[in-house]
Amino acid sequence: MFHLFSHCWTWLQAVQEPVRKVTLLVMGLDSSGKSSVIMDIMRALASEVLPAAQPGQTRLRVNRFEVTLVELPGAQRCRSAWRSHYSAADGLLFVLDSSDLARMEEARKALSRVLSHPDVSGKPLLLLANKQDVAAALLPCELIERLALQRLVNENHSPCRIEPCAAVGPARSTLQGLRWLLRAAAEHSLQLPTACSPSPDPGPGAARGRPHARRDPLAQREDESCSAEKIKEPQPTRHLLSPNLQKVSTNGPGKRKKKVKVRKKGTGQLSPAEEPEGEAAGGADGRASTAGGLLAPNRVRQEEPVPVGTAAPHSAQGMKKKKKKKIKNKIKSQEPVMEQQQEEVSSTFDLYRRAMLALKMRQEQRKQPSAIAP
Ligand SMILES: Nc1nc2c(ncn2[C@@H]2O[C@H](COP(=O)(O)OP(=O)(O)OP(=O)(O)O)[C@@H](O)[C@H]2O)c(=O)[nH]1
Ligand SMILES: [Mg+2]
Repeated sequence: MFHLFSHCWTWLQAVQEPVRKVTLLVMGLDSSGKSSVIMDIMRALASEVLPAAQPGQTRLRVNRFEVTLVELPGAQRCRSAWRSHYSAADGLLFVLDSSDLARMEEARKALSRVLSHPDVSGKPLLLLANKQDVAAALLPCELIERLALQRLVNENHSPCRIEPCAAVGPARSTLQGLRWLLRAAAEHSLQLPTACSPSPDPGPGAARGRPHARRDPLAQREDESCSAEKIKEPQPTRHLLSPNLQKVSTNGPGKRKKKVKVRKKGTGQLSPAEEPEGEAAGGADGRASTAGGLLAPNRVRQEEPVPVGTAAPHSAQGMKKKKKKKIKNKIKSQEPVMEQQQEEVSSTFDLYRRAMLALKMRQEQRKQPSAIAP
């Protein structure tokens, strides 16, 4: 019943949420499959395709997002023009030809240049490991190593997810990645203009890239269903490799353990007392189910605020006092039991004593008449 209500509530929130405009750049080396990936998405979401505003752009409705995909030409001579699009972008979709081993280094350099640009820093990146249908294609875990992706995203603080796909096949994993990218973009910039209000006044504290104050209910719902595992180092055996989710997601209702920091006595250093629990990974088809992944930039660890006017709960003195109190309570609670037991014992003895006395008196009474009688 509770679940039903909570689902209804989430659904209501999602319905009331305004449509958000999101601009995603589709980039990658030439012939990596950018146009093919876009075509694949359009095929899968045929009913959601909107009339394009400009040539080279694709507009779609995906859940509560109005998405504009901007394909940037991948040829070497065109790449310098990419940077003029960065500031308008909410997220990046980098298409990689996973089967083209000869150009892997070129792809790494291109990606590195993109991520190190200040206008890109912190914006989410979906890396589509395309052409997985080709036998020689590298798996995402291999690509992470080849592209030194963990280091790249950590240096540039960009939440990153790698999704294996084949633009010639079903678009399931591509769409899954796209939905993640939209959620991440919404989280990164909660002041995305809505479809109804093209130029809203951001107001104080609403600048792009600021920490997010509100949670997209849609994102929360999807986080609960399709979940992401949070680990720090890439572990190829796991489906999801390492999301940043300090930024991208917030705690689900009672699902994730809170990270608790303990101040080491004397040193003033913080040490994690409890790591957040990993979540099950969302599956994808074919190779995707074994290899898709998320990468995280450095997490910003925050100390749990101690409420003003309350004593520190972890202090040693506090613990001792608590222990003492507990023992006292224990003793207190045992006393009446003891008394009761003693009372029971003494009453039993009393009865026994009385019975003995009665017996004695009877014996004496019997003796007396015999003594009187001759
Ligand atoms: N086998 C296979 N071929 C693919 C896949 N995706 C794209 N291709 C092929 O790769 C070639 C290039 O694809 P495009 O989509 O034109 O590549 P692009 O990245 O848009 O290239 P530019 O626009 O020139 O930068 C085409 O021949 C596609 O058919 C895939 O998943 N598997
Ligand atoms: Mg193209």
